[in-house]
Amino acid sequence: MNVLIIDDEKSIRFSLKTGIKKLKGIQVFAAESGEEGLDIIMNNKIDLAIIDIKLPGIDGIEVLERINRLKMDVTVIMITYISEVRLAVKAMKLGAYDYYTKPFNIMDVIESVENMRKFIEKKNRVDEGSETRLIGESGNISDIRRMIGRIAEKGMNTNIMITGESGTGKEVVARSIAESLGEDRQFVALNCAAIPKTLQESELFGHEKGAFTEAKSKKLGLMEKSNRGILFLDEVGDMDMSLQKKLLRAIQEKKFRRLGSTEEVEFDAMIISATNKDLKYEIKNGMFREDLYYRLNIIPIKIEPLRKRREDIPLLLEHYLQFYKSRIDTDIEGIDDAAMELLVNHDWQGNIRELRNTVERILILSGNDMIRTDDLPEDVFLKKREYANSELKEAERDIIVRTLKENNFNITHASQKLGMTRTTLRNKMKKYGIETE
Ligand SMILES: Nc1ncnc2c1ncn2[C@@H]1O[C@H](COP(=O)(O)OP(=O)(O)OP(=O)(O)O)[C@@H](O)[C@H]1O
Repeated sequence: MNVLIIDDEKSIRFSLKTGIKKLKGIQVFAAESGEEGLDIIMNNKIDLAIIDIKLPGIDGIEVLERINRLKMDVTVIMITYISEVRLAVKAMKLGAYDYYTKPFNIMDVIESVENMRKFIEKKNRVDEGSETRLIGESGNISDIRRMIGRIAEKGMNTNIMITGESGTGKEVVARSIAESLGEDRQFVALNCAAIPKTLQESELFGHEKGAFTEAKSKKLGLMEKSNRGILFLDEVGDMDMSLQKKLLRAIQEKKFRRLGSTEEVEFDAMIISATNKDLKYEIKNGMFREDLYYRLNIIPIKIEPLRKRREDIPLLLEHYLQFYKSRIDTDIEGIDDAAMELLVNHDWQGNIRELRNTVERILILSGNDMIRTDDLPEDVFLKKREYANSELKEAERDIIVRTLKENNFNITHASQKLGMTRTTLRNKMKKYGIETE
């Protein structure tokens, strides 16, 4: 398992790195800024990232948002001061798994990383197999489904632009369109946010041997590979401006040249682009070409955030419950009414990605036979809590008492579930006056 620590405080990086390295089979990477951390994430298979919320340059929340956008499967734990707990809660809503408050006990962190390893190993096994089915019966999803049907019926070779917040299912919609058009259509995807701007051009257009220093051999670009198929430009708002110009020309002229080549290659593909940016705003700010926007946006598809189509929430919960039940050894059969009410009323800022992660996490961690309110991530679902120090303590006490009860006051089991050492748990029990029964 690969762990990345992003913290600008050298002493924290050092103590975490030294501590975690002691665990067998774990490789530790460290970065002092968000930018450096993201670079490591893009070039290595990072399983767990421990990220300080306050960082110079882009902060921890933004790093998490970018990890989401890049669709990197990284489990994230935030580090925060008690005074910044509100930010930690925001991070949890964006899909962070947990947070540590400073100052923390390094032994607790190491033990929790060991527990995380088990969680991640299970999760990696579970995540095999992708899902493209578009779930939902809301007006918005039904309209989208109808539109996909019409596109398939006419076999249209038009360009489609899908917009919606992060995690709303833009890629799912793109793949559904591709599926509805039949299997003989190639589906080729470029995630513009995942590829450095300098490499986007050769990814898209391909190159001849020797076109630039690193071009050791000829390479076909994604445009060529998608010919007569579908080119999916994910996060198109992150495309380099000069590349936008080249792409526009290729679309208009239906041909292009590989880098370093004089030969013209035909280009005839449906382009589906997706973005969570407001491209009209980007156009106003000179970050996106208006002419390209109109070329790509022939058929606009807008996916509403989940909080605006709450009727889809129970369907999605049921879908992911069944999806994970077939992959995880769990006793959970359903969701009780109180938990369902909280889940339906939650604002799901991370949209379906957050919902899916929440279900997966509960099924891995819960020993209940139904999903109950106490299975839901505390900080996300317990409303109106003031994160003042005293209330945080009260919440911690509640969690400890509940976990102890669930584990028949077995200190070893309860401490494992809580992700803390037995000694820490005993100390906390003493501090809060919790008696063993
Ligand atoms: N309608 C849906 N039915 C079933 N699963 C969905 C649906 N929409 C999204 N998902 C699931 O939610 C997760 C996020 O979806 P997807 O990657 O398509 O979102 P996105 O809008 O492209 O996000 P981003 O902007 O961050 O790239 C995926 O795991 C996907 O399978």
